[in-house]
Amino acid sequence: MTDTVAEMNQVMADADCLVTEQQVHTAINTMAQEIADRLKDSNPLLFCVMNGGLILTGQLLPKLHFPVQAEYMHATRYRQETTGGILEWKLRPDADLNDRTVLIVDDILDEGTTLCAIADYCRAHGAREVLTAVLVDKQHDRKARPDLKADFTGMEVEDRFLFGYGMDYKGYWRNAPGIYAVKGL
Ligand SMILES: O=P(O)(O)OC[C@H]1O[C@H](OP(=O)(O)OP(=O)(O)O)[C@H](O)[C@@H]1O
Ligand code: HPA
Repeated sequence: MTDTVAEMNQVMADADCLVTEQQVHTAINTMAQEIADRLKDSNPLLFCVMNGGLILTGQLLPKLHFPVQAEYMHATRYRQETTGGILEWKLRPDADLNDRTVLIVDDILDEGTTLCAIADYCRAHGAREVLTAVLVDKQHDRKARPDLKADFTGMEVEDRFLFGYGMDYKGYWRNAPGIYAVKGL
């Protein structure tokens, strides 16, 4: 356990800070305004995608000054790895999606496999409209679908393995107050 703490402290010490906390706050404020402009009269059903979506959702929700029904779901495919595998549903949406406007909130659009699967699931279960919001869109050409974009994106970030603001490295540092890239990855 002590070894793990030492390793994780070293990961942070060696990491590159790509986006500061202040820059993240600015991006979240902009996202909140864009979401409000689009959804304020839509009675949206918002889903936090656990675990990574936790911080963005927590910071976004109080900035949405209109009625929002908030729920969560959990789908995962990276586990403790830095490359994605098969998507596993840990908790499917519980709420009735029929004829609803759904907003999916997650930390990162990387290859997009996770968001595509969740959006497809919501549509298949009757959602009228499915929108997506991510703090980070990682820039590379490995997207699950060509030109895949979220409806609301906080920022575009280079193709490194990231942690902070919900994103984890081996389960750690979701709490890092900024967006960091692991040394060498
Ligand atoms: O665009 P993709 O390549 O599909 O990757 C993005 C997904 O990967 C991460 O989740 P992860 O599988 O690590 O689960 P977790 O949030 O529970 O750690 C992240 O929170 C996104 O949900
Ligand atoms: O770069 C990443 N960091 C953390 N979690 C992730 N899930 C997909 N890509 C990433």
